[in-house]
Amino acid sequence: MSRDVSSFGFISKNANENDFETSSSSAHFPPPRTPLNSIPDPSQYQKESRNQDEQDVVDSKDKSESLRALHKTPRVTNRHGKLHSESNSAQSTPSRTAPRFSLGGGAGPCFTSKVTQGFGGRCGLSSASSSRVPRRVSMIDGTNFSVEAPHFELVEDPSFWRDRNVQVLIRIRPLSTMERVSQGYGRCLKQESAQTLLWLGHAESRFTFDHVACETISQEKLFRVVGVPMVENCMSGYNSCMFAYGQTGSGKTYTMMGDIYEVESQLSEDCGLTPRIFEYLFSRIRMEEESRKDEKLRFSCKCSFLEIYNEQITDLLDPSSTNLQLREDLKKGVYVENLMEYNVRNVDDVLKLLLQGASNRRMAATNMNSESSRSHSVFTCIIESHWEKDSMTHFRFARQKSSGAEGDRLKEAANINKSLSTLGAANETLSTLKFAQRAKLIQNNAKVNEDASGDVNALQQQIEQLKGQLSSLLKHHNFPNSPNSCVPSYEELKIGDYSRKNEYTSEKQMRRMEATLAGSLRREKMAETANQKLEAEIEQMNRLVCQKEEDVQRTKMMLRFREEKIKNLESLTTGLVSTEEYLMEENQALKAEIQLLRTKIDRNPELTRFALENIRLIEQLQIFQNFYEQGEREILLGEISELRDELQEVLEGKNRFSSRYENQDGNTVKELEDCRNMNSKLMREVEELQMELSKYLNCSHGAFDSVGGFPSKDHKECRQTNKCSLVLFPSELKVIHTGRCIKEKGHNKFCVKENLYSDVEAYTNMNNRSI
Ligand SMILES: Nc1ncnc2c1ncn2[C@@H]1O[C@H](COP(=O)(O)OP(=O)(O)OP(=O)(O)O)[C@@H](O)[C@H]1O
Repeated sequence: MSRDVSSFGFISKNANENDFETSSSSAHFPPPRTPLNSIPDPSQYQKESRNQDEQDVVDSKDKSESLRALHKTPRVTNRHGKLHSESNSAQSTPSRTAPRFSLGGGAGPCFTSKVTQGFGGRCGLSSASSSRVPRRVSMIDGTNFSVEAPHFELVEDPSFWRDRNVQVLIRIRPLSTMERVSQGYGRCLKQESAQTLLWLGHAESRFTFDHVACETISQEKLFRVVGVPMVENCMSGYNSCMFAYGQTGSGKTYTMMGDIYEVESQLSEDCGLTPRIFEYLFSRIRMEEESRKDEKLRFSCKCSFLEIYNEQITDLLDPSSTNLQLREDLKKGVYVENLMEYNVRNVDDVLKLLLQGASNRRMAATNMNSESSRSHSVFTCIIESHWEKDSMTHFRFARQKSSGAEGDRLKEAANINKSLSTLGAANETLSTLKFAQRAKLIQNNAKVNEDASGDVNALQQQIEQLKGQLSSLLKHHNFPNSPNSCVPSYEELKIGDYSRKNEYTSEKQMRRMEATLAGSLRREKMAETANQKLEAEIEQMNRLVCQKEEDVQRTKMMLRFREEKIKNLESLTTGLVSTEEYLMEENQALKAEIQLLRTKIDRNPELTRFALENIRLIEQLQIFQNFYEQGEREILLGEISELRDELQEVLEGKNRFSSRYENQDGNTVKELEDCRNMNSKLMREVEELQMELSKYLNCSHGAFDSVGGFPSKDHKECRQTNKCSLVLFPSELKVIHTGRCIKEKGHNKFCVKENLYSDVEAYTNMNNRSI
């Protein structure tokens, strides 16, 4: 039986040559025959019904003639995938002149996913009504030899990527000429539908995936099924990752890259997903920019290309840059330090980078595929867009990754991959399929990367505009400068000139209004900052949740390792494997387990939780500092006293007015009514300011209470002594010292001056009294 399985999403292939005896000695080409390992060969089912003439043609050719013909066979796959040549042996691929490189890494599965960091995706597509097409497509090669392969159409679904699970697509590659020549038509897989596969080994296993792309699915069709939705996903600001996995020679490079040369400014029909994705991406970008000209929408794309080899990261676009380090940043997430990023404006730029990276890539030949590579490579494109709407600048970005896992999962995936490759033995395809199933367990929390930080600018602009309006109002109206001009004089009222009533507003009142307005804008800005902080906190919490989920996944992996161990032990006791084999496998499994445990320690969610608490504490201290040191308190108090004066003036004016003219006509009564309204409005404003103050006061205590459950006893104690507020910090947290810091009873005690509280309280009381 020969290799015939590859996957996009996952790329894998069948058991290797060692598993099944080859038929290189056969006199006739190609001699379909029952495989020696007793696995039923689906092609045999078709053999009976095969046209006798066709058989005759086959039988009449001798092997050497066929081989000669095959070496000349041009690739005839058409863009729509109706016909496929069987030109897929490494030796007979005439169109591939570019240096080969696998975007998919060594061996293993590939995922298509919607990501926040790393993986993600959807799981729903498997239920889509992929047609069970009973059609059979002829596979014709240059020797006129044909064999039928069942064809199952893939269904294009625009909602691909939109779910939380990793989306898995298995691609089965056609048998290569060499495989047919040497091994016949035996396959170890039987595809049952567009989602189901039967592994025909001992014992038969059935697998269901989101998609199973049969051998006759074209590059173009694959692109429409997975590439187009990926681009759309990125355009909406979601991160997306496509990860090709499979054993060597299973078709990862073919799927991800294919023939990456352009012919007359057109991509080759045989080109793989990556060039097609970028071609489509740039056309979408042009379209979007054109249709949203009025919002000044602009996109920018930058690409990087790295390789992981022997657990070391090298920049493929700057190969002198080796052993790069993975870092984690609260804002950026996980990233590779000092990795070069290049701006790209069209598909040509991308192809140049791909070729440059490819030529720098380490190649390691294996017995199976002389051109195969054993390293993992990750090509990343960061797409940023910004536009203006409602005088705010929006900034959106997404990462598009071709193959490989992202960030610290990258390490994890590499280790999983490593552990998979160590399983060795005869069942690589089975292992790959199992790995693909495990990948489905990964859950994501996808979100749009958007930043509307332009809000502050917009508010500042608004303030400037309002100020301008105010000053022009002041200029165009000749307001009287009397101190009590907010209250109309009797003479003025008597004249009955109500049109002048508005002009009673003095410049002073205008200034007050301006101050009040500035105050509310300032408070609004503060509320917005608080909002942003909360959002950041939510984001951090989400990160924590993700870490916990990852932790659970790792625990599940551990359980699987244990299950494998039990199976191995059973095989040992029943004599199915030798002690030596058992020990070797056990050794490898233990290594993988150790790696997993290390990751578990490195990515301990508890550590993150402490770090987050620490950051929160620092922020709260910052609020205190601002309040004390940057004059926030003074500003608030100033506003209160302004308002109090204003109120005082209004009240005085009102009293004068009512005592002198209490028996006057209805106009006076109305005016009094106006004064009352103004009065209550001002009182409301004062109340608001008081609330604002008490919020600050509550915040000063409550904030600390909320951090890590500090003992309320100490807190109470501090309130009683009215000297200082004592806050206990867990000793492992770093304490930021502000104010006076004392050591007591073996704890670090942090002291915040309580003056603020008493000062503000005094002012508030005073204010209440004056009102
Ligand atoms: N779907 C397919 N249709 C036709 N030919 C294919 C297909 N998939 C793979 N091939 C051919 O199979 C051979 C091996 O594929 P490829 O080089 O892509 O494997 P790979 O998984 O990248 O291997 P490695 O990991 O060793 O780099 C190539 O000659 C390729 O042209």
